[in-house]
Amino acid sequence: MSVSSPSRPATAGPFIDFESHDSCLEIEGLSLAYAGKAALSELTLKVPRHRVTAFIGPSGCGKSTLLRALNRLHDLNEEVDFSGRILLDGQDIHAPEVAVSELRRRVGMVFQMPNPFPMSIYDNVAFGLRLQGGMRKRQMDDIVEWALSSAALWHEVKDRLRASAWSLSGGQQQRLVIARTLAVRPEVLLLDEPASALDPISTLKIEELIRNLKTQLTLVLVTHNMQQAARVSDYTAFLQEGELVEYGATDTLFTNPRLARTENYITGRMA
Ligand SMILES: Nc1ncnc2c1ncn2[C@@H]1O[C@H](COP(=O)(O)OP(=O)(O)OP(=O)(O)O)[C@@H](O)[C@H]1O
Repeated sequence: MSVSSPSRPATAGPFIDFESHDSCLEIEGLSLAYAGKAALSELTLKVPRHRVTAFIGPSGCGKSTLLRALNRLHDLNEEVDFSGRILLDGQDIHAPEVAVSELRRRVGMVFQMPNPFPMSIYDNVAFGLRLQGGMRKRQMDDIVEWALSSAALWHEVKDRLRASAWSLSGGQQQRLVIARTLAVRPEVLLLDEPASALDPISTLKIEELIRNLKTQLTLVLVTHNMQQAARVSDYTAFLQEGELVEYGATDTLFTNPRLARTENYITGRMA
């Protein structure tokens, strides 16, 4: 396949046929700048429900900035200016009636470094439930078991729920953080390089978990690892210098990209 193939257009819009898809998140004309320096430019894309969507692209292209925007993590940064809209189930996440705490319950986020709280395994998972209040011990026990099972960790920890979360391995800690996020029943799970600090076996467990979780919720994954994007995602968005270059079904984007820029990136011709 030639990079300079004349059949490739120079630019493209976002390109999934959504008629057959129900979208969970809609990003419309999103631009974002840090202290006047553009990080995202006029991004428009829809994130399909109950699918895994990966954001890929070179370092600094804006993947994490975009992910953080989806649960308003930029709110407290006074240097951030943005325009455009992000809709969750059709509602603007910046609308005055939207409480940030409720948005972050509905849109959970897991970061690169596992960050369990300095408390027991059980208490980590129960943390958000206790904040919500009004739950009986028995019901909480059931949800903790369900969340740990959903995160593929229950069988490894069921006999030591009172042990410190920090006694777990890095991979187990990351699955615990996912369980903690799942316990409050989010609709969307944002994952920012969730396996990049883990060993290969733990990485495979996280990838299997991601694939399994899409029956329960919508997942958005930022990854530097293109093989990982190809293994776990249904759709892939390729970003470059804050722009959405190409977006489509993962199989197609990796085997038959529409644009030479995408092909250069996925074939390693451009770092
Ligand atoms: N808090 C911040 N303040 C100022 N500039 C920032 C901030 N966070 C990110 N940037 C800048 O915004 C641009 C996009 O960064 P971002 O972290 O979103 O990219 P990325 O694609 O996730 O990169 P990487 O793959 O290296 O994590 C970069 O130029 C970065 O330096």
